[in-house]
Amino acid sequence: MEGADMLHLDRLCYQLNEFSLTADLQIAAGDRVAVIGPSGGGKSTLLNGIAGFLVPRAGQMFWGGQPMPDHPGERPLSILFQDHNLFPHLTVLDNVAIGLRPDMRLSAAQKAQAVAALDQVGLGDKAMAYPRDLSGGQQGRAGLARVLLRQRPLLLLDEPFAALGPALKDEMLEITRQIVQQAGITALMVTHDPQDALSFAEYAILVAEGQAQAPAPIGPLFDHPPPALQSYLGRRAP
Ligand SMILES: Nc1ncnc2c1ncn2[C@@H]1O[C@H](COP(=O)(O)OP(=O)(O)OP(=O)(O)O)[C@@H](O)[C@H]1O
Repeated sequence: MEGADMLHLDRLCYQLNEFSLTADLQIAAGDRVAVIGPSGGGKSTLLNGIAGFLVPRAGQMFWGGQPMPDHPGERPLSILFQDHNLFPHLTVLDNVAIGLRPDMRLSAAQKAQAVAALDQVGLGDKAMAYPRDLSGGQQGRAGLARVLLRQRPLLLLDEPFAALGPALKDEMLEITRQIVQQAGITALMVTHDPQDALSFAEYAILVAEGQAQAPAPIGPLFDHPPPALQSYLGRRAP
C-alpha cells in the first residue's frame, strides 16, 4: 500500500452536530472497496468527506501523494448515487456529455467520445432519448457512461443500484465492476448487501459508531467478522 498512487485519509475527523466520523486509512490505486456497516454508522459521511462536500475538523487527505483540492469540482473523482444524477430535461447524450463540460459545448472529438461511452454501456441507440424513456437499468448505464467519459481515477458509489430488482442489480454491478477494473479506477461503494460487497469488491471498510476502519480483504473479513460486523450481519452472513 506504499507509494504515491493511493488515497490517504490521514487522521481525518468530520463533525456533523453530535456525530463525528474518524478515518485514518489508505486505499491503493485501482482497488475496489466496499463500505459496509450499520445504519447511521457513517458510511455516507465518509463518501461525502472524500467527495469534498464536508470540511474536516481535523486531518488531511492525499491523493497520489498530493493534498486533495478543497473544492469538490477539482477532486479527481466521479460520483454515482441512486438517482444516477440524470437531468430530466437533457437527452441521454447531453446527460453524459455534461460529465466532460458543464456547458456541454463539446468538440467533435469529445462528442465522439460521449457516443463511444454510450456504445460501451449498450446505450448507443438511446443517445437522443430522455431519462424518462429509460428503464432503471438503462438509467444506471447512462450514469456509468458519464463516469467512463470523465476518466476520473476515483469513483464513489452510494448504493447506486439499490432500487433495481435482484437480477438487474447483479447485472449492473457486474458491468460496473468490469468498467472500473478495465479503466483501473479506484472505487468505493457503499452497500447494505453483503453479497453485493463480495461480488464487487476486493476489500471492505467497516464503518461503525463513527469510525472507518482500514480496508481489509473482503473474503477473510466475512469469514471471520469482528464483533461490530458480526452484529450488523446477524444471520445474513454471506
Ligand atoms: N447533515 C447532517 N447533520 C447532522 N447530522 C447528520 C447529517 N447527516 C448525517 N448525520 C448523522 O450522521 C450519522 C451518520 O450518518 P450517515 O448517513 O453517514 O450513516 P450511514 O452509515 O450512511 O447510514 P445509512 O446506512 O442509514 O445510510 C447519523 O447519525 C446521521 O443522523
